[in-house]
Amino acid sequence: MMNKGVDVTSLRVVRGGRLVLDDLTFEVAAGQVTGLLGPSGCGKSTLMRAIVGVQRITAGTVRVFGEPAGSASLRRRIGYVTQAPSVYDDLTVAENLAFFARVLGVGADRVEECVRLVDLVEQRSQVVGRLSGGQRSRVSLAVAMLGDPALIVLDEPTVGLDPVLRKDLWETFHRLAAEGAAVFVSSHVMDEANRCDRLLLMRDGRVIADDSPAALLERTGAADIETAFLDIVAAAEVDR
Ligand SMILES: Nc1ncnc2c1ncn2[C@@H]1O[C@H](COP(=O)(O)OP(=O)(O)OP(=O)(O)O)[C@@H](O)[C@H]1O
Repeated sequence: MMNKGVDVTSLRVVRGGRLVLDDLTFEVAAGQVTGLLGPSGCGKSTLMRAIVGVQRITAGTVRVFGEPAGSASLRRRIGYVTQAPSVYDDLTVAENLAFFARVLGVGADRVEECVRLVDLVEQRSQVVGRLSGGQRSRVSLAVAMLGDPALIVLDEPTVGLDPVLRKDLWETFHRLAAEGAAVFVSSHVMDEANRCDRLLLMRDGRVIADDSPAALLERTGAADIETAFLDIVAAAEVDR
């Protein structure tokens, strides 16, 4: 049986009077990297907010490891990285991590582990404000990893990164999944789809496909995920 990390049933979210998530039902498994792909504005960030428990939901349920999303008991078990870097520019890499480690009540040894995890050992004493965009993103990722989370939610973590760094980060996500974490990553870059074990394709607040990349390609007969996505969108329009 699939080991469930996240279980979403009939989720609807209205923001500013507009239906942003429309009747979503899916699961995110532990031990896998699940990609959330879809065009800008389709509702990816809103869905991630609902999973980490910071989004008011209109209807349906979101459970994480069997608990309602947002439960206090889940706080330490979830690592969430938003699109905006949430670290202090005037502190060094190590000082940032030490600060958040104190907030979480985790030890100094974990700080060093997380610095190594995101490959910032050489930069550990540099002020974050003087790092590159990609290095700064990795500091946020390291902060999210401090509590050794069982669910890692990453909102477009590879935006603005060069191809080498992107590859490194995806390898990190797979290493974390291999250690048992449920890794949920959003992207609007379709060529990142092949790096996921499973894909949720979203459009206009709906999940239009939920499958492995290989199964999606086989089902549509498309040569790449972008074409498969367009085929699925076209088929959904015909069904309407
Ligand atoms: N605070 C808000 N009030 C009202 N509508 C909002 C609010 N925040 C987002 N929306 C709307 O909800 C929809 C989904 O936004 P969301 O940020 O979830 O999309 P996204 O897929 O993450 O986009 P992107 O890839 O550009 O980050 C958009 O149409 C957006 O305009």
